Amino acid sequence: MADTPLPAILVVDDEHLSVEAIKRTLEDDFEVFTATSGAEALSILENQWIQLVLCDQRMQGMSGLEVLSEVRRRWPEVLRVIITGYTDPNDIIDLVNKAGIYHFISKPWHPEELLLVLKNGTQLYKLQREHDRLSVELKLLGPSVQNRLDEQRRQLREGFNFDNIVRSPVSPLNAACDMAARIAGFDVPALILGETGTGKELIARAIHYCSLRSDKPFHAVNCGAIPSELLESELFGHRKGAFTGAHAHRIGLLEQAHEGTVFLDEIGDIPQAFQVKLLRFLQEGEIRPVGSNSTLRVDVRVIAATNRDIAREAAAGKFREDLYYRLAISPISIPPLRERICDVPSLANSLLERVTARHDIKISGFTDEALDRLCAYPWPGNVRELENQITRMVILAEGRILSADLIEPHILRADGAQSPPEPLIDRFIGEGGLLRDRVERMEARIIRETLIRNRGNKSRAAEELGLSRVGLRAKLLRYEIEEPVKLSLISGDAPDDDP
Ligand SMILES: Nc1ncnc2c1ncn2[C@@H]1O[C@H](COP(=O)(O)OP(=O)(O)OP(=O)(O)O)[C@@H](O)[C@H]1O
Repeated sequence: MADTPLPAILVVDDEHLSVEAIKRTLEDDFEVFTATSGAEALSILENQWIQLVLCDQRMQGMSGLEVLSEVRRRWPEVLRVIITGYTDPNDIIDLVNKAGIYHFISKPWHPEELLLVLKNGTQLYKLQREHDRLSVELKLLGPSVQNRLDEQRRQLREGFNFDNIVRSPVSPLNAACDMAARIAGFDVPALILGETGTGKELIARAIHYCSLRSDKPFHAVNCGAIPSELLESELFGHRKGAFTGAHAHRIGLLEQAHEGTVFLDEIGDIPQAFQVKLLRFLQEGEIRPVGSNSTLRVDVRVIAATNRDIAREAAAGKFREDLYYRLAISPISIPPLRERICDVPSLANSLLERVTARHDIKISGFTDEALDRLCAYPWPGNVRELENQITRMVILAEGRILSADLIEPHILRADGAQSPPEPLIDRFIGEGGLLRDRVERMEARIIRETLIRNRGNKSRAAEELGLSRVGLRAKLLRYEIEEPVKLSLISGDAPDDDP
């Protein structure tokens, strides 16, 4: 293996004997170049990679200071040391500073001193070069790392906005999304209510990525899945030795999410003692890590979610009322999927895209019968259950279209007529107003649903409703019904594209 090259040093003195004496002192530790004039020194510097110049101050022709000034001008990275006849440091310090000289050595010089100064000098040279290299690398790397981060954030923002929450134009979920989008702009806690799998976390992320905190971290914690004794340390952190097993300090999730958002799922499951601490954090913005005597200010927005009737639990004293009111400034209720079966076709197609992309499989859509069957089931596990069902169908599929026989038997057995009535319809009928207005609302509702069922195909919807296409079109205009998502594009049917 090649030896590491010795640092290269240039010794400049017009007295030949002095140059030789210095050379002998240094040659074990340095690669020594010598020059007996300023001009010779500069020409060596032009051709050799020198790290340090050691120059006598008093020389014929160019003085030592003049040589070192020129070196500084042309090779600023080269370290410069001067040997001077001055014995009083006060005489030389000013000169040295002005000329940017690294060190001076008084005559008569001592070999140990000379070696020490020059070794330190080359060490400094190495560190400075390393620093320069890292600075350049950082400059080159900086923008690309920054761009990558920006790109990731942009993708996250785009992936988690309200447009990507799949729902039909008439979905009751729209009201929840509208409320969530409004809340996103206000830096207040949020509470999301809904059964498991309805999309609470999806909404929480959309709130975060549509808020002013979108560039900062988002952390989700499932409070129900963490043993109560660990929850405090998970959120607030702990100090080393705070409890058995706390071998090191731990930064809690709230501190990690500083300036961002923490999503506390299953908030209804947290023990009462911890509810008090969470309330204190919401009131004062301070946390006290377990085992610490001091508090820490953190700026975090809390979005909580639960599938429990937390309002009732608060009223019954099972959940702290003060904490409930802190969180429930404007609760967002996500309806279960059985109350928005109109979302099932769009969700099924969107989830199919997600599943096929994840597994890199090509499947173009569902048969009409399969979609009808999926719409007839009440989905107690909500969107998550639908996603699982679609994954299963994709795994079992042999062709490019998913047919009804791939659906699990208990779902096939479900009869749409037996599933609970859509409360939305009740609401339309039950709302007050003149009979004419109520009938019109009902008519608009039926037209929307028929269009969705027929995946945007107006000819088929008109036929099913016993209307002409012109008649249907007039009603769409009258009730300002927007074009539903053209799901038929995905399932392979031709969409109705009349003008
Ligand atoms: N409207 C929707 N559009 C697209 N995907 C959805 C929608 N609703 C839910 N999902 C998907 O369904 C799955 C479950 O959603 P999410 O985890 O947000 O539900 P959750 O209510 O938080 O569930 P849990 O209470 O069990 O934690 C996720 O994969 C999510 O992306």
